[in-house]
Amino acid sequence: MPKVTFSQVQVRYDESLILDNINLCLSEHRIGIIGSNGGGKSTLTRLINGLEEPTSGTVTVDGRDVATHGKEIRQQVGFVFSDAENQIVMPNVRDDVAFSLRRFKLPKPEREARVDAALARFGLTDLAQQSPHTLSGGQKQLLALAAVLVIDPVLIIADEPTTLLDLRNRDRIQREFAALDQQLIVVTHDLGILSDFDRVICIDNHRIAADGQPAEVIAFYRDLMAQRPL
Ligand SMILES: Nc1ncnc2c1ncn2[C@@H]1O[C@H](COP(=O)(O)OP(=O)(O)OP(=O)(O)O)[C@@H](O)[C@H]1O
Repeated sequence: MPKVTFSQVQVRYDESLILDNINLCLSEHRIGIIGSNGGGKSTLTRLINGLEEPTSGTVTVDGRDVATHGKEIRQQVGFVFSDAENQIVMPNVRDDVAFSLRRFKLPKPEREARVDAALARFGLTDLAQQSPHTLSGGQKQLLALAAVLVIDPVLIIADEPTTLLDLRNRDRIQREFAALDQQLIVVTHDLGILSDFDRVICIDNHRIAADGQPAEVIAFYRDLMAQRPL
C-alpha cells in the first residue's frame, strides 16, 4: 500500500484555523474519515493530491512531497468529489470517462477497452452517449467513480461518495470498495460503510479526536455528538 504522511500540518484561511497540528501515517488498505460538519475532513483529504496546500508542515505520498510532486501524485491518486456534477468535463458519458486517460499515452485499443470496462463495471454502458448532466444524482456519482477508476490509481480518495445514492447503489459502492485492491480513503457521514475498514479517524474541532478500529472510533464519535448541545 502507498504511505501518506502528514507532518505538523496546519491549514488556515485568513484568521480561521481549519486543521491544527495534524500528524498521521496512513498505510492501511481502507481508511475512513468521520467527524462533525466543518471539522476539516475534506480539507485533510484535499491536501493529499495538492488540491489544497498546507499553511505549514508537509504532506508526502510514498516519500514525495505533494507541494513539489503534485502532478506526478495526481496521476496516481484518484479523487472522487462529493459533488459529482463538478467532476463532469465532457459532453457525453463515454468521453467523460475517456478524458481521465488523456495524460496517459495509451494505444487507442487499450484506451477504448479500459473505458468500456469502467462503464460496464458501474452499469453505465447503456448511457454512454448521453450527456452526463442528464444523469440522476446517483448515476453521476457512479460516473465520477468510473472516471477515477479508469486510470487505475494506487490510491482512491472519495469524499462522501454515497450521499446521493439509493440503497441499491449505495450497496453497489460498498461492494466495489470491498473489492478494490487499491488503498482507499473515504470521508463519510454514512458510518455503516466503514464497518469492515481497517482504520477510522475522527476529526473534530480541526484536530484528530480519535484514531483506531471502526467500532471504537464510531462509538467515540457517537458519544461526542450526543454530548454536544443542539
Ligand atoms: N477555500 C476555503 N476558504 C475559506 N474557508 C474554507 C475553504 N475551504 C474550506 N473552508 C472552511 O474550512 C472548514 C472545514 O471545511 P471542510 O470542508 O474541510 O470540513 P468537513 O469536515 O469536510 O465538513 P462537512 O462534513 O460539512 O463536509 C469549514 O469551516 C469551511 O468553511
